[in-house]
Amino acid sequence: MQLSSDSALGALGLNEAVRRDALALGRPELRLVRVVEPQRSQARVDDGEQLIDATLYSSYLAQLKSDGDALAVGDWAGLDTENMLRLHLPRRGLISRPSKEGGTQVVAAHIDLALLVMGLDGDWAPHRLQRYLMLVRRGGVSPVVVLSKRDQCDEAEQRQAGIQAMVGDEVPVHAINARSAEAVNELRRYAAPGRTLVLLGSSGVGKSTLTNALAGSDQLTQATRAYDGRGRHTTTARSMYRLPGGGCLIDTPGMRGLRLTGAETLKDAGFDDVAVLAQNCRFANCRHDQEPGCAVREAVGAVRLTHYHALLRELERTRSDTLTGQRPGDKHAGRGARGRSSRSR
Ligand SMILES: Nc1nc2c(ncn2[C@@H]2O[C@H](COP(=O)(O)OP(=O)(O)OP(=O)(O)O)[C@@H](O)[C@H]2O)c(=O)[nH]1
Ligand SMILES: [Zn+2]
Repeated sequence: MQLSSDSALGALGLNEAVRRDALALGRPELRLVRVVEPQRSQARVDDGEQLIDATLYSSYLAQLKSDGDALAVGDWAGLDTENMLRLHLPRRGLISRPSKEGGTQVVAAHIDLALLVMGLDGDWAPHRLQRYLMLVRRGGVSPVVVLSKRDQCDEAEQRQAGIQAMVGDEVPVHAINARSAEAVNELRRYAAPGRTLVLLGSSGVGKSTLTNALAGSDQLTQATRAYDGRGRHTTTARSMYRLPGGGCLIDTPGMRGLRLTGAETLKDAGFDDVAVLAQNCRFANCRHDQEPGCAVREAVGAVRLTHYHALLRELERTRSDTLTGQRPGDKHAGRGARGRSSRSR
């Protein structure tokens, strides 16, 4: 494949692994591009120098359809000289979720780091945050927790400490006011050439505000206008923005009713230590509940253990729903989502 200059593609988030995949493919007639706005049979792509409106080649489109797959924002793809997309590269760092048809829908591809945004206001739901953690870890993406609306909460520090205890020390937790300059300075450190960030969180938590601040507002209005010519975003629109420090940021619509697939594990949620500790419980089938001689209850804090049990129940329920053909999590779909179509940005 042909690659435009390293610095141009680095600014788009190209990393060494993808570069190697592209070169290993051969196909000198194709140019490496990144998908910015996918649609059914068309996509807006970036080659590092300009945005191009491309069409999916018919046999490639047919292949995607028969695989129950689709091009996703963040995909690296091969563009021919007629501006036809012929293929996409193997995906690394995936954000995906169960689709209505029972398969998996890729929300964003080639993601290095996910900023999981939760509001310290009415959006507060640590349990939901754990679902997001599992979802991103499952896809091989590193999580960072961002607690927004710090200015709207009197006990921000205690809550931040509680979340830090819940997620463990490897996951950074920030409490910020997304509308302040200081927030941007705190989060800017995660941007780097060759790196792709994604913002995930419910509607209204401040994802657009952060995107705006990190990427610069000019880009936002431009991209919005570019999308359908009337400056309007549809509910399925997802967008990719370049960051001033290099790399790029993907802003996804609030993932309404985020569901588990049942394939997630407690390890994905950062509970690896429980399995290790459990080897020292007196009973081999200890549920770490009321049993005497429970090594887990002894070592794991009460709050974190409550989260552990809640998550375990949800995973079990999801797996049995999946087996009985119910859509997982129907009864427990995400709350508080607003429509995205009415937004203006
Ligand atoms: N006070 C305060 N307001 C905030 C903060 N973050 C966001 N807001 C406000 O909350 C509202 C919603 O913010 P958005 O950035 O549009 O939220 P979003 O996550 O992009 O929402 P969707 O696009 O619907 O997914 C806006 O009026 C923001 O100005 C914050 O940290 N503090
Ligand atoms: Zn136990």
